[in-house]
Amino acid sequence: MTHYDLAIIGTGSGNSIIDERYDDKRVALLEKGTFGGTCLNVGCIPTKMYVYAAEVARTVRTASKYGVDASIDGFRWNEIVDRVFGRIDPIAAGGERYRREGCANVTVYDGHARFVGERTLDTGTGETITADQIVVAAGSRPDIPREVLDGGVRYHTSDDVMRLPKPPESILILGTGFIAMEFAHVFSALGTKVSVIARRERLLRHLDTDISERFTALAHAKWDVHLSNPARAFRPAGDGVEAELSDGTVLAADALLVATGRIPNGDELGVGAAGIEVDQDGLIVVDEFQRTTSRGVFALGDVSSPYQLKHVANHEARVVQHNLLHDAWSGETSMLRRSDHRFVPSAVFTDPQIASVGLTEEEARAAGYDISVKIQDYGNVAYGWAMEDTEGFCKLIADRATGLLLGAHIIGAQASTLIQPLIQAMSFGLTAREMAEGQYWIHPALPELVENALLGL
Ligand SMILES: Cc1cc2nc3c(=O)[nH]c(=O)nc-3n(C[C@H](O)[C@H](O)[C@H](O)COP(=O)(O)OP(=O)(O)OC[C@H]3O[C@@H](n4cnc5c(N)ncnc54)[C@H](O)[C@@H]3O)c2cc1C
Ligand SMILES: NC(=O)c1ccc[n+]([C@@H]2O[C@H](COP(=O)([O-])OP(=O)(O)OC[C@H]3O[C@@H](n4cnc5c(N)ncnc54)[C@H](O)[C@@H]3O)[C@@H](O)[C@H]2O)c1
Repeated sequence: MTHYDLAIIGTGSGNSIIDERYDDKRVALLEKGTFGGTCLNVGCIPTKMYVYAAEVARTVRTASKYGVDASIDGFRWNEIVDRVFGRIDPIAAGGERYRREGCANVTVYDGHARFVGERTLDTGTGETITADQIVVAAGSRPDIPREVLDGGVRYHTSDDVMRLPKPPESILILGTGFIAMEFAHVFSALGTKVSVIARRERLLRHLDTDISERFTALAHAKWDVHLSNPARAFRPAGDGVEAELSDGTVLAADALLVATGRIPNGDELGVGAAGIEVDQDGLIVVDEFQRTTSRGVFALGDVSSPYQLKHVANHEARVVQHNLLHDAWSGETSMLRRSDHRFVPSAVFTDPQIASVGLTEEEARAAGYDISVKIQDYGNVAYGWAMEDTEGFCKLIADRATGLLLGAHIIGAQASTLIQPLIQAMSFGLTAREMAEGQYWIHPALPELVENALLGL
């Protein structure tokens, strides 16, 4: 049985751990799927490349409000697909080649890895290995609801919908979270009729209620949205699919996209054999140093994180990368790094874009804070006038006792960029007043939205 200093399950964020500090260590890298993981191959990066194409189409469609007449002559789907995967696929292949041929200390196993004992792995290739330390960075996979499976229909997930041979004329989207709302934007902007099936009364319900309500109203105006109307059955219909909703409505479309959450992959890893604890949500339990309950085993990213975000997985990978080199189970923790999950931001790249960090108003009130809240419309700052924006706003929530920001939520153009100084202020403990008054804000740039929201607080 081959013994390694380190074994890493998963080549998404896990692959980034191996740098020159590991040159003198024997490393096993285990991957059952495409090298590079979700973000690169089927997640953040390809989706945002499609979103960019969608933004261009949207800009053309809305040009007339600025006195510019323009129209879309057509979409070259194959070229859109090729632009995305012509860039991504070579990166994945190059990364794999580098690990296999360019790193003498790394052995790549391409099989489904599973624990068969403490720090012992069946690699899924016919070989069992042991390692002093193991990192579980095995990610998550789409969760498919029972009613879809029972219906025996052909369905897509984010794993394959971007590589369809041609765009569907119509698509049913089941789910109302990140993936559903990003693809609703992409497909509708590229000319597909989009129907969204929602179990509850609002889309993107995890967000602050004001943001979620505004987004739901805007979505209603441009997509076929069915709120508070869960699907009770699916069935094949010709080359497409039919969904029967709870109120009896029947929706038919060429394709079905299922975007109802992702399950952490810990259940497929035989973690029990290694004494690795998993919580009620299926997440591998880790402490602030990313250590699991099994000596020598760390976990990071979607397999152990409730956030399921790439910047969180990257942060945790850097923590693990450091702690692997510092005898993390010695009982002495002063040399170890801790993960910082205080202010985890996120953005939904839909239309309009949405970004948020910290507490929603509801969460802040429930936590007992005495809060100050300010909503600043894009339409009331100079650049917002230039954009003729009537939709977007920035909502800030601060603690009256300390003047510190508790939450920031933006819906509108460039929200994912505009929020960054607010993340910085929260991370470094700047009060809203210091942030507003202690620096220049370029006039008449869009960040005046944030400045005015802060002054309003
Ligand atoms: C459509 C989509 C869009 C997204 N967009 C964004 C975004 O814009 N911003 C953002 O922050 N996040 C986004 N995410 C989330 C982000 O992609 C994930 O949080 C992140 O990629 C998780 O990284 P990871 O390293 O934990 O897992 P992964 O990158 O999924 O890596 C896990 C790897 O482990 C392998 N593996 C699993 N089990 C085994 C096993 N038993 N044996 C061997 N190998 C195994 C898998 O094949 C995979 O390659 C998106 C996700 C999706 C699906
Ligand atoms: N921009 C980004 O950062 C980005 C983009 C895409 C994905 N992601 C990550 O990937 C994760 C997974 O994305 P997701 O959109 O699949 O999950 P999600 O948790 O964001 O949303 C899942 C949605 O499906 C709904 N749902 C669950 N079961 C259902 C059912 N049976 N019928 C109808 N609706 C049902 C839920 O109510 C929820 O609205 C996200 O949590 C996110 O962290 C991030």
